[in-house]
This record gives sequence, structure tokens and C-alpha cells, in this order.
Amino acid sequence: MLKNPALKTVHAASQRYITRQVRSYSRRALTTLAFPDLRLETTVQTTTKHGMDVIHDPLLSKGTAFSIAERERLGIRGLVPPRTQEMDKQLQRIMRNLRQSKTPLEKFVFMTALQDRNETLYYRLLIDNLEELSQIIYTPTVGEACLRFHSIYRRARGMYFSTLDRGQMAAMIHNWPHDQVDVIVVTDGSRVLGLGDLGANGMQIPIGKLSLYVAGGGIRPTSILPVVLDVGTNNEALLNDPLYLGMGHRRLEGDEYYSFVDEWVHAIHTRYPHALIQFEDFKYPHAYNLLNKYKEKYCCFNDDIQSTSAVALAGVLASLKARGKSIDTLNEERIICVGAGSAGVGVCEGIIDCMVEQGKVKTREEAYSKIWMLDQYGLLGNSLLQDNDGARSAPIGLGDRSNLDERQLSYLKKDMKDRMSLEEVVKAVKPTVILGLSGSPGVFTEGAIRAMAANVEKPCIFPLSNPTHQSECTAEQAFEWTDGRAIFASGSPFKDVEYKGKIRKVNQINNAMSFPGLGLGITVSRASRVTGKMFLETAVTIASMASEDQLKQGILFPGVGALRQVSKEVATRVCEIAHDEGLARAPMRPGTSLRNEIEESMWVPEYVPTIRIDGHI
Ligand SMILES: NC(=O)C1=CN([C@@H]2O[C@H](COP(=O)(O)OP(=O)(O)OC[C@H]3O[C@@H](n4cnc5c(N)ncnc54)[C@H](OP(=O)(O)O)[C@@H]3O)[C@@H](O)[C@H]2O)C=CC1
Ligand SMILES: CC(=O)C(=O)O
Ligand SMILES: [Mg+2]
Repeated sequence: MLKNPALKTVHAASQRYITRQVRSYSRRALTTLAFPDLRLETTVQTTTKHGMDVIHDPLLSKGTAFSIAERERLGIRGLVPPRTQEMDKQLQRIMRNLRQSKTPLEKFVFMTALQDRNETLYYRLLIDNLEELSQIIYTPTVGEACLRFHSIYRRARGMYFSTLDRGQMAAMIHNWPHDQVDVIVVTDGSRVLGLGDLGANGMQIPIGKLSLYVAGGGIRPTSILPVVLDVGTNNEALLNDPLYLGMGHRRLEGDEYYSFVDEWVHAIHTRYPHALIQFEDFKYPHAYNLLNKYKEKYCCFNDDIQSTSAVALAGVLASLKARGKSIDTLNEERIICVGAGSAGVGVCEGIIDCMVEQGKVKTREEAYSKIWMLDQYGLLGNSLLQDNDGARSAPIGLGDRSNLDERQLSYLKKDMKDRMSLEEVVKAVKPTVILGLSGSPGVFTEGAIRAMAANVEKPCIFPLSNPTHQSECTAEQAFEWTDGRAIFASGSPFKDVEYKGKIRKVNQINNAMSFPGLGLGITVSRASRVTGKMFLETAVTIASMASEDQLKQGILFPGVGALRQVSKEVATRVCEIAHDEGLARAPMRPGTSLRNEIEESMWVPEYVPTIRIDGHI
């Protein structure tokens, strides 16, 4: 029996809390407590765990930072070194050790180990050094980590649903230890960055993306779920590698594939009906087919198609301002897109939507006429004109345009020869913007970029493929070939370039700038769907974030280092749209602005007092 009334209150609150959060073991509860190390009305985290189990739980662990009182009540006195060290000292030690790692991959392994030990510290470190460390846990290093996943694998994280699990998924999903999941990133590993089919090795991508959701979008680390759908792989090297961790058969295709994904989507929806599902790195056309199948039914989107389109559109709109033009003159642009896959088509659809929305084109067809698209064979043009070009054309049969689908055919230029090279198209079109979404390094040739620079004062050169070594050209090349006049943005980070004694600014256009804010807005509003308007307005919001001075220097919007600030703005706008479109399922909090609500809901990694509930009290 508890005699102390204060403890009784805590106990009752804890029991109510536990009842609400069945199986949750590390939630924070706002309650008034009477423990000596706790302030009144402080946020605490509760656990039923004890001793080593607390120390080894990355969501609970504070390493050396447990207070004496916590050590006492959690049964860890003597299990950690005696001196209690605050987080700032831990960060110093971690940063010093991290900097001793020689290669980016070593740093990746180091960061993963930290995440597996102490998530609070991991996210604090990440937020404080977002620009530097996003290059480790995200592109470019995450690409290398995916290639070597089966070699560097240490500890489980996320969930795998494989062909062994058909018929079991609705039960399996209950193995995940958290009752509240807000954001799920799922891949089938079929097109990982520009690295091709990496099968189950693709797991690092959902893990990395979700780290950015937490660090950049303030989503709680307990509310994220990384998933791989292991439907096999067609990557021969992995199939033949005895250390490969995924299913050792070729990919499911056709109906088998779609019914596998369907079972998973339904299983997720059964347990987590409010969760946002982000489809990631699915190959074309699966990416589009799944999006079209589920977007009206569930709260989901495809990152490569839609959030890439938001951030690329933001880049183009901001570049208009940087060129002294108004953003509603998008229809005056001439845009070449190299790459006709998920990202290329997705980005161009976003641009078309924006042109139509701005009302300066009479028809959607007119908007399509402003964009020239190339695939691996060259321009999507008129194959009937092909015969006139004896010199360069691909062998008959190669690149047969009957393979193009309706989405791609919309860009086909009937008055231009099929499969023209990039340089030929540039000379014919005189583009203002060139986008690279081909996953093919070096396809922005010197000839093409010099030809572009000969016709426009500030050529916008955006090689957006990832990771860095898949980029269509480097930043140095872009500035050299344009005599320093380029407005440059790449998918993976490049350093600013010194050209002719002046620093030329480099931008990063990566969907990482858009999805954390989008996910935060969806989570706070509990929107039931993700809509086209949300992406369009995400673009406009991001495009409005650079100052006049930054635009003059060629900076299009803040970099990854300012991701939390960008996410706040994006999330606020997304929330407004969710309410306007009648999709929000969470009511607006009375007496506070949406922006405040967003800000207050963003998780901040800090140590809060841990109390043990259950038999201990
Ligand atoms: N910066 C960012 O935020 C993002 C960047 N990306 C990057 O975009 C790239 C493509 O992704 P995604 O669209 O999903 O991939 P897909 O495989 O769906 O599409 C790739 C496209 O590029 C074309 N292509 C391949 N080689 C060449 C070449 N030499 N010249 C011209 N076109 C070529 C392919 O042509 P064909 O159809 O003939 O094979 C295909 O149309 C990846 O590198 C990815 O990392 C993706 C999402 C976000
Ligand atoms: C950034 C990203 O999503 C990609 O390259 O696929
Ligand atoms: Mg992707």
C-alpha cells in the first residue's frame, strides 16, 4: 500500500498512462511528481525496466548522464562510471571520437552504433551538426552503407517483410514494440539512389530518411518505422554473396508483387490507421502504380516522385527570383530534364502543375511544350523523323518508343527528331534550366553546358542524381563551363567553388528539404490524405525562404543546416491546407496559432528524468 499521497498520485497517473499505452515502455508523461530530482510539472519518461535493461535501451539510455537519484531508483548504481556527466560533455567526447574516424563509412558505422546505444544523444549530435552529419547518415555516405549493408550489419533496426511472410503480415506488424507510429518509410530496394537494385540492403535508406524526420522534422523517435519489403533482388552480385541478408531469389513481378505490397499496406493500416506511409526508392513504373493505387485511399506519398518535385520546383522558382524575375513567370522557362523515370517525370509534373496553377498557360499541353525530356537514348522525340538522322541514331529497335507510357508520352516532341543527344537538344532549345535525374554520372557534357551558357546569362544547372558520384556533372565543371555564371544545385552536397578568385555558391536540391516538414504537418493535423496542393505549397514556401542578399549570391534556399526552420514553415502550410481541404482529423488547439502548435509539437532531444513505474513505487 502506498502511504505518501504524492506517490499515490504518480502511481495512479502511471497506471492510467500504462492502460492507455498498452505495451509502451518508454513514453513521456506530463505529471506532477514528488521525486527529489524532479521539478514540479516536469516532463518525465517512465519505464518498467530495471538495471542493465535501462542502460541498454537506446530510447531510455543516458549513458553517463543518469543522475544519482535515477541510478538509485532504476537499479543502475555502480553499473556506470561514478561521475554524472551532462550531455554537453558527452557531445564533446563523441565528436572527438567521431572526428578520429578516417573514412565516411567508418563515421557511418560510428553514428549507427551511437544510435543503437543512446538515441537522445544521437539526435542531439545530429541536430547540432546537421550539415556535416547529414552527409554521413544520408547522401552520399548512406549510398555506400547500402552497398555494404550485409558486411557492416550489427544490430536490428526496422522491420523486414519478406516473401516468407506472405499471409502473416497482419500478425507480424504487432511485433513492432510501439503503439503509436506516425511515419513509415518503406522501400523494396529496387532503385536505391542512383545505385540500382540493392534488395534488402536498401534498409539504410528508410533508416536515414527517418533520422531526418526526427532531427529535421521533430517527429518522435518512438513514432517512426523503417521498413523493407523483401520481394527478392535481381542483383546478381548480392544473390551470389553468402553474406547477403535478404531473400536469395529474383524479384516478384506482376500480380504476385502487387498483392504482396497490398497485404503489407493493409496490415499497416490495421494497426496504424493514422500513420503516414512514404514510398521510397521503388523502381519505375512500380513507384507510380503503387502511388496511384493507394494515394486516394490512404495517407501516403512517393518521396522520389512528389517531394522531389516540391523541392526541385522550389529551386526553379527561387532561381527566377535570383535572375531578377517574378516567380509567376515560370511559363517563360525552357526546361530540359535528363531522366524520364520516377523522379524526372515527377519533378516535371510538379512544374507543369505550377504553370497551370499560375494561369499563364492556356492548356496543360502548352505547359508540356516548355519541357524537353531525355531518357538513356536521348530526346523523347518523333521516331518518324529518325531516318533523316543517319549519323547518330541508335540501332533500330533500341529505345523503341512504344515502351513509353502515357506519362512520358506527354513530353514527346513531335517536331523534333527522336533520340537527339543532350548537346543537340540544348542547341535547338536554348534552355534556361537543365535538370539531371538520370542516375548517370557525367551526362551533362562540357559541350552541352557550354552551349547552354552561350545563350543565357545565368544558366540553371541542377544535376540532382545521388549519391555524389552519380551526379550528372560536378560543381567545378558547371562553374568552369559557364565562366562562373551558373546557378548550381545538386542532389548530393558539393562544396562551394572558388572560380576566378570568387566563391561560387552551391545549393543542394534534395527531397530531404521537403519531406520532414511535410510529415510534421501531416502528423500534427492528422491529415487523412497527402494532396497535390500540399506539395505545390511546400515548393512555394521553400522558394520564399532565401533573403534578397542570398539570392544575389546564387543561394536558392537555406541548406540542410536550417532544416528544422524550413520544416516548421512547411509543416505550418501543410497543416493549413489539411484544414482547408477538410482532411485534418485533429482539431486546431484553441488559443494558439498553428505555427506555435507546430513548434511545440517538435520533439527536442534532451534528457528528462526517468522514473520506474510498476512494482517499484
Ligand atoms: N535530388 C533528389 O532529391 C532526388 C534525386 N533522385 C535521383 O534521380 C535519379 C533517378 O531516379 P529515378 O527517376 O527514380 O530512377 P529511374 O530508374 O526511374 O529513372 C532513371 C531515368 O534516367 C534515364 N537515364 C539513364 N541513363 C541515362 C543517360 N545516360 N542519359 C539520359 N537519361 C538516362 C533512364 O532512361 P531509360 O528509361 O531509358 O532507362 C530513366 O528514364 C537517381 O540517381 C536518384 O538518386 C531521385 C529522387 C530524389
Ligand atoms: C534523395 C532520394 O530520395 C534519392 O536519391 O532517391
Ligand atoms: Mg529516394
